[in-house]
Amino acid sequence: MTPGARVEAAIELLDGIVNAAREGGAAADTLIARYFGTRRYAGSKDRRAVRELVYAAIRLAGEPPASGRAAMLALADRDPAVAAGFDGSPHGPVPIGQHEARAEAGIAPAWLVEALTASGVPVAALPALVERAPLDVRVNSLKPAPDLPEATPLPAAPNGWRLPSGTNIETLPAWRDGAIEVQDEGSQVVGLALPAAPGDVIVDLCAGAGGKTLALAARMDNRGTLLACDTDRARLSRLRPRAERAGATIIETKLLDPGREAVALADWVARADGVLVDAPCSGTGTWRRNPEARWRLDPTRLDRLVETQAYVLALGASLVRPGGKLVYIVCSLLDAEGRDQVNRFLADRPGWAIDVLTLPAGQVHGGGIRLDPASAGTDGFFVARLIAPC
Ligand SMILES: C[S@@+](CC[C@H](N)C(=O)[O-])C[C@H]1O[C@@H](n2cnc3c(N)ncnc32)[C@H](O)[C@@H]1O
Repeated sequence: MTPGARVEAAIELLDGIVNAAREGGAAADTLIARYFGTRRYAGSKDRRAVRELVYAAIRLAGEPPASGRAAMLALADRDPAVAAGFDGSPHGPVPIGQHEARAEAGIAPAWLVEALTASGVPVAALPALVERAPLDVRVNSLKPAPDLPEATPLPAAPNGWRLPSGTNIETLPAWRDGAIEVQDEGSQVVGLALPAAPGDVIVDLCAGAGGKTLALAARMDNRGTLLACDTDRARLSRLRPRAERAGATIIETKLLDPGREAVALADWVARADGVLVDAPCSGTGTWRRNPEARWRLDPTRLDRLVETQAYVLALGASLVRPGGKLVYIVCSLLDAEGRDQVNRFLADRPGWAIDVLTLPAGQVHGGGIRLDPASAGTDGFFVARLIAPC
């Protein structure tokens, strides 16, 4: 592909990504994969170059841009090589007009920047929210120690390593053998908030594809009971092959029917030593990986998420045995989803208390700990541990 054709491809992709963000369509990564699935003429270098352009333009625009072209023009203003791609060639975009509108550079939509700063995120810490994330892995202690000559140890995660960015992880023997799992350092650290020892009964209520479930199985040394639940069939179904690869044998999965979760979990009430509620959230802490997610959120959607979080937290609490632990995690820095959610839970439930946490990264925030990309160098998280009345 010529430089112009790459820029044109990025513009087309960005148009699709902006629309998908507006209409609740697929994620940017999915749209990029689909786009190249039907364009076999694009080689791997072209794909990588177009992808880089798309993500650079997404990271740059805080508000959803009016069009893909407006987003790329904003990038062209900062990068002469991109500007040169507007060359009017047969497959390239038409040359830049004199007064064409550009997307505005920024961190996030104004209402979100306001909500983040109101949640105590310093303005100087905001740019780190949309920087590129590193490639972190967790070494799986259920497998023999892998050979990772190019990796460096992560400061805060005991089994965590950082691989050179651009590593094609799926080609590594260590990945194929299940000796490593991709997991952000912050995700590894917040997972440690839930005590998990061999023989325990643990429920991972919002397990998704099992990132934290697999870490729990390893800490339990494959001994005890580990129930992984989710309402999303597709996500939960990805856990089984991952568990097989990782040699995690104690995981039982349960697909929940939204609104009827308590029926499926009736046998588990007040049984668990520990329950993990890694709740669905706005993902403001993971914009490094999904920067277009900040274009998808609006105050109504955030309110709905806050309601769902209160619901799953209550559901999780019902499963904890007397004196057991409930860990609440969100990959968000917004207090509505983190600190305030936990405060509301405690206000409504006399007898429950904060179980003070110490973790290898993060800062005390309300009754929990918050990790933010600027100071922890991880994805952003809020985590709190609660203890059930005896
Ligand atoms: C933050 S993700 C979980 C990520 C996962 N724990 C990991 O470490 O990879 C939140 C999950 O909550 C699930 N969820 C949403 N509503 C739920 C509910 N009512 N009960 C259980 N899970 C729910 C979503 O489908 C999603 O997979």
